[in-house]
Amino acid sequence: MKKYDLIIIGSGPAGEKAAVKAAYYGKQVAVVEKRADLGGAGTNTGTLPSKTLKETALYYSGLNERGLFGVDKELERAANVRDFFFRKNQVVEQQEQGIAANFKLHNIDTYIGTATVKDPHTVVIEGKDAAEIEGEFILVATGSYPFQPPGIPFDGKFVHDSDTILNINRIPRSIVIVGAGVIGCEYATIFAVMGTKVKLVNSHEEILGFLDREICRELTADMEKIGIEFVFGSRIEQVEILPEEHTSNVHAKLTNGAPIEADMFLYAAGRSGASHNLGLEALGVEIDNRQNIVVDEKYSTKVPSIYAAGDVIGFPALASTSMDQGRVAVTHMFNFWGDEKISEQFPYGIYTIPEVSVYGMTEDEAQKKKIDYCIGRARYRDMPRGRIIGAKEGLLKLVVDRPTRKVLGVHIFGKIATELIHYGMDLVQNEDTLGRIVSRVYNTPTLHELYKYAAYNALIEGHYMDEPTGN
Ligand SMILES: Cc1cc2nc3c(=O)[nH]c(=O)nc-3n(C[C@H](O)[C@H](O)[C@H](O)COP(=O)(O)OP(=O)(O)OC[C@H]3O[C@@H](n4cnc5c(N)ncnc54)[C@H](O)[C@@H]3O)c2cc1C
Ligand SMILES: NC(=O)c1ccc[n+]([C@@H]2O[C@H](COP(=O)([O-])OP(=O)(O)OC[C@H]3O[C@@H](n4cnc5c(N)ncnc54)[C@H](O)[C@@H]3O)[C@@H](O)[C@H]2O)c1
Repeated sequence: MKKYDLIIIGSGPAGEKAAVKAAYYGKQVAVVEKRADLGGAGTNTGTLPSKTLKETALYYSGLNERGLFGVDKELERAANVRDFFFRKNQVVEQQEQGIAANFKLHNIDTYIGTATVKDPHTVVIEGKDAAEIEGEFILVATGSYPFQPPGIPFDGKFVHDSDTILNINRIPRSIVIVGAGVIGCEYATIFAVMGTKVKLVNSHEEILGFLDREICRELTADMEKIGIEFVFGSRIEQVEILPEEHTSNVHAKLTNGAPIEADMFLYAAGRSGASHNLGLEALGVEIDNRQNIVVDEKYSTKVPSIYAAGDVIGFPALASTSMDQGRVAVTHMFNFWGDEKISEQFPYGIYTIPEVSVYGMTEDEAQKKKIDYCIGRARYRDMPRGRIIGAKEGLLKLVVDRPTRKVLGVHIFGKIATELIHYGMDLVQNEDTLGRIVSRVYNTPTLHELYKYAAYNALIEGHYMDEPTGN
């Protein structure tokens, strides 16, 4: 039986980064992946495909150019479904090749097949590269899968989850999306700018409950502007695929009693941890009622040789945090230097059109915690760079601790928000003050000037002009 220092089950962001880190430090590593392609949801069905489709949708809709020149290019560029998926397929393939090359470079053995854990050190692989292998440690990085409630006839043709939506063979005329979480909102904006009539059904009265409410309102209003219709406070009760003679393909009934019909249906209301059928519970690994593996702060399970990282351990279930969890798990297994824990706060990047990105305290949290705060705002349209790129919408908002003038939170809605946030993240982490932000010279014209003008605005809003000292 072949022996390894570490066997990793799953080649998504958590598995890949853990494998490479362990191998980099000289450990013998094997990665088992049940799909023919490496990369997990991060590469194949989640992060990269949806982000590439967003760029494709922007290109074909001509939305960027519309803001720039007031010209509607939509008709000139009418896309078919092959065009829609062309870039996505290219990017996914390049990423898969990149991961395979990374594994090869680090002498990591890859087994294609489905893994089960036979005992605390043995993994059985069934499928193409069937084998039984032994490891000092096992890292379970099996990710998550779309939650499919009973009673919804998922057929991968008219009724989809976030995996099968990537296999559609035509762009729908209309779509009902259930769940205004990150997946639902991202796909709603992608389809809406591609010209699909979108209805977004959400059980709560608002979208993306963790966002600063003001940012949430701006995003909601903008989504309405591109034609998305919201149905709040309602759930899907029944979904039926209609016979061919109907003009719509899917009929759904809502808990509020209203019937809706559409060409396609996308259910995007949560994901579950892929912890089943691995044989873990029989070995004493604890699994919670949401199918997430329970781990300690070192990512170790109750079985000392078995660790778990990424979506399979639940919140926050992001590619960004999964990668770092994988690295941290490996650090603890082998007592490597550095990466002892992932940072407690992390940014959220929501790739709607336009994007949203946030870091740190929201205004609502500041109120709840009874913090003496003030707000600084700067709008894209008021910045020279914002005017140049034709950004009509967009807001950067700072939440500031009034007595100390330190930035507590940064909330951005607008173009490249997911890039701009990292400077704000540094401001919060370094406990930077308004005085220090305005004293820096920034390139002009840039969107980074939003920070400077939001800080000036906070100085006014916080009535600091009456208190000239401080920084
Ligand atoms: C539509 C969508 C968009 C997203 N967008 C973003 C984003 O913009 N930013 C972000 O940070 N996150 C995003 N995410 C979340 C991100 O994709 C996940 O958090 C991330 O992929 C989790 O990584 P992972 O390694 O834990 O698991 P995964 O990427 O799910 O990989 C797990 C791998 O394990 C394999 N596997 C499972 N069971 C077995 C077994 N028994 N044997 C062998 N192999 C097995 C699977 O085939 C899979 O390849 C998005 C998710 C979705 C669905
Ligand atoms: N940009 C990103 O970082 C990104 C993008 C996509 C996905 N993800 C990851 O994927 C995870 C799953 O995303 P998600 O959007 O599927 O789930 P989610 O949990 O974020 O949101 C689900 C939404 O569906 C609603 N809902 C639940 N059941 C419903 C029902 N029966 N009828 C109507 N509405 C219902 C909820 O109120 C909620 O708003 C996220 O938590 C995130 O970790 C991240």
